[in-house]
Amino acid sequence: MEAARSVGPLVVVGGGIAGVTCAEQLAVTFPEEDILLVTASPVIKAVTNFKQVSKVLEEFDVEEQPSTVLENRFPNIKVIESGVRQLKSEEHCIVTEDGRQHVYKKLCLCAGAKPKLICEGNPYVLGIRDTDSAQEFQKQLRKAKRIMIVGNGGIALELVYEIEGCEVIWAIKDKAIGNTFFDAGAAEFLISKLMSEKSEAKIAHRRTIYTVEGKCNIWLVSFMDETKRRAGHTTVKTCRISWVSRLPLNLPHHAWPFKCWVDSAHLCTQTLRGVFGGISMLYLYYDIHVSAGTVWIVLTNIHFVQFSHSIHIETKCEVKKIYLQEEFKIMKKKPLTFPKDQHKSVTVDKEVWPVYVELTNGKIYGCDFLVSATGVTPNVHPFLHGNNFDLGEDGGLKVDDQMRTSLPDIYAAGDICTACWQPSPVWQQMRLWTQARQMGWYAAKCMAAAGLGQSSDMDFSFELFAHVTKFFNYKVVLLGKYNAQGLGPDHELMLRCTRGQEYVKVVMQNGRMMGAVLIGETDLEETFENLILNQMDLSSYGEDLLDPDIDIEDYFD
Ligand SMILES: Cc1cc2nc3c(=O)[nH]c(=O)nc-3n(C[C@H](O)[C@H](O)[C@H](O)COP(=O)(O)OP(=O)(O)OC[C@H]3O[C@@H](n4cnc5c(N)ncnc54)[C@H](O)[C@@H]3O)c2cc1C
Ligand SMILES: NC(=O)C1=CN([C@@H]2O[C@H](COP(=O)(O)OP(=O)(O)OC[C@H]3O[C@@H](n4cnc5c(N)ncnc54)[C@H](OP(=O)(O)O)[C@@H]3O)[C@@H](O)[C@H]2O)C=CC1
Repeated sequence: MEAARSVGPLVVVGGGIAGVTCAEQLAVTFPEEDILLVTASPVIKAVTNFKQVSKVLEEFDVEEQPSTVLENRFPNIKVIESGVRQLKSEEHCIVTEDGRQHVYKKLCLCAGAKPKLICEGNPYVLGIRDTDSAQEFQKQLRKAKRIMIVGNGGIALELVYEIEGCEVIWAIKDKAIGNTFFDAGAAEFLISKLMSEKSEAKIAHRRTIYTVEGKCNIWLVSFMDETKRRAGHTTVKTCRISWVSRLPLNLPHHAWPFKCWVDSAHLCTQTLRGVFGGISMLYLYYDIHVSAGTVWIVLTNIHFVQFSHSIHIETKCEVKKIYLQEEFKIMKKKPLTFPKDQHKSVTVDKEVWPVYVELTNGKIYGCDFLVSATGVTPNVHPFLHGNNFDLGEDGGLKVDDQMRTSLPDIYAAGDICTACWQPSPVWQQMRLWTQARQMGWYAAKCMAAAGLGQSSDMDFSFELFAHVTKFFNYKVVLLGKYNAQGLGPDHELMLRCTRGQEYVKVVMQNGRMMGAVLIGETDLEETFENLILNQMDLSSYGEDLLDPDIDIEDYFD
């Protein structure tokens, strides 16, 4: 059936940053038209606190909101909370999970991407993508004593820094951390921060993390009156470690401790950090709030589970095999298939773990679960199945400089698409919030122009790759070809680094600045952005460019 291309509303699929920005922009451009936003999730993602930091650099927060907030702000946007089950591109319509068909005049696909897991379908391998998966991860983490993180990009960098109270084995393919954002120099700068805060293998003997396990026999030492004490039972409301000692403190002479069984739920979330080298028993004193009032001192002689390292990094390896506990027990009984040297990390580990991971470097680690932070893959299946889209090498919908896919009247933006136009020499696609916003906005502009039979000039934001974020609590700014991507061997690097404070790297080619990595409060982003954009010949400035005693901004005014 031939489609009636001038009828039907403008339809956007996906309630993420790209889809919402696109719908908003369409709603503003066409206030008289209905804009349909069809999304599989019950909330939409909105850009808030938007700040244009410089010409191209932008900062904003991403907030999940009920779709009604968007509909209230833009009365001509109607949100349909139902996933698209099928696209019938020849008929210019989509079919949603609720069975309804929606005809479109023009369609913009912004269905994002999904985690590319190292092992699909394994319940012990988690990916983090959205609120639901993040909540599932947090739920599992609360119970976990050791997890493994696989991958070396943005998610892994964030997780290893944020996770507390749980041992982390971080398995990376590369020699240095954070390969998608950093070179080895920047990684070195960052790792000292990570290790100083998290304790590494080297200092693990000095700094140890303990966690309380199981039921604990807690002796309440109180000054409650005799009658209450004789009653001998009480309900513990909250319980916090307030004091730690290697030896029992002298208890008040008249104290008459009574037993109170606190189940592990009260304690399992408590993690104790400190320098307690070489001992196996500590005395913990708790502030306990009980139903009968506040008991102010408590001695426990509890058992500890000792975490010897909070973070351990395994470099240059990948996951070879994942064994469930039962499979692992069987395998362990076959020593011939399990060489002795490979046994090492397991035999010293007395714990029984739900899952065991064999790495390609031969080591095997038991853990509670794995996080596969191994990138994303554009979300083109299964709902686009049966349509003949041209796909990019990374599996995304190919889009041209007008954000058009290979099928008529269908546009795409954000993580789902692969930019296939001739890019500026200092821009590359990365699946980030900023690019999702910029693409969503630009796609709407292109859809509007196409309606008038025109084309749009490429938006300025695609002139220069610019990303500002935070890793390990440092501000991180990446500009242009920050890792000399695709520049060939004739580029040079200039570095300036003050340990614990800042790391500045610029990438130069033929005297021109092509990219930069700025970690810390360097205040250089605007100047460097200009230098990359205007491609000024900087040969005569040599290393003065990074001289901290020269005010670089004045230099180029
Ligand atoms: C854990 C994590 C942390 C991140 N942190 C950062 C960060 O700090 N900074 C940064 O720049 N980037 C970050 N990113 C990347 C960033 O989230 C993405 O690049 C960005 O969200 C992509 O936006 P999008 O709109 O293209 O897709 P998404 O935000 O994924 O939205 C896709 C939308 O499409 C909907 N959808 C999917 N399938 C269908 C269907 N069949 N029918 C209807 N609707 C559908 C979904 O429900 C969703 O609403 C992070 C990513 C992850 C996973
Ligand atoms: N603050 C920020 O800016 C953040 C941005 N993000 C973005 O969210 C998206 C998802 O993040 P993330 O999942 O970390 O993806 P990334 O693409 O950032 O990183 C994926 C990492 O996993 C590695 N990898 C891929 N396959 C395997 C494998 N089989 N075994 C071991 N390692 C593997 C990759 O190595 P290789 O590169 O060699 O393939 C890479 O180091 C990305 O677009 C990311 O940029 C996420 C969090 C924070």
